[in-house]
Amino acid sequence: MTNETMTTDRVPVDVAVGVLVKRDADGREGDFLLTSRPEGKVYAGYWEYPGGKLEAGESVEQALRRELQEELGITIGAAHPWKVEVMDYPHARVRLHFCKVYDWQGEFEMREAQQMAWQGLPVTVRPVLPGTIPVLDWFAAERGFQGATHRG
Ligand SMILES: Nc1nc2c([nH]c(=O)n2[C@@H]2O[C@H](COP(=O)(O)OP(=O)(O)OP(=O)(O)O)[C@@H](O)[C@H]2O)c(=O)[nH]1
Repeated sequence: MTNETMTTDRVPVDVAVGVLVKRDADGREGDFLLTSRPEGKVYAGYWEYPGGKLEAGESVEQALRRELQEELGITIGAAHPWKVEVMDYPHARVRLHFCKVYDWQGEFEMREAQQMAWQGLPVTVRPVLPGTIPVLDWFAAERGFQGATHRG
């Protein structure tokens, strides 16, 4: 088997990803939350949407609720499925289940010593994780935003 087929044949790991979005009184979407990956993980310091891998028997929404409680100390309301994207990394093949979240309770606590930033387009924090870039493109399409979505 070549390296290439080994890469594409890898079974993807399902990951629940939360895109927390602020809305104004008219329901228009505004800033969204990015968090930096903690020290000791692959891509440490890269900015992403908070989330993590599904555990056995969990739904995407259950995994997201657990991960955001564990990582950020918040309790989310409904998770609205938005997009699904498969990404191939050298370390893993992941199927990212992006969900928009508009309601949450509790104070944000960075339980893994990560950083958080509310961002609009263009995103000003850097570097962003490769898997984050398509999400910025989806936001740009939804919002009619033109130009670079993030800094290189
Ligand atoms: N959380 C998150 N993970 C993402 C995003 N985009 C993306 O490609 N990923 C990838 O999805 C995987 C998520 O794994 P993770 O390491 O964050 O999850 P976890 O907390 O369950 O990890 P653990 O195994 O250390 O407990 C990583 O390979 C990460 O690179 C994103 O926006 N958010």
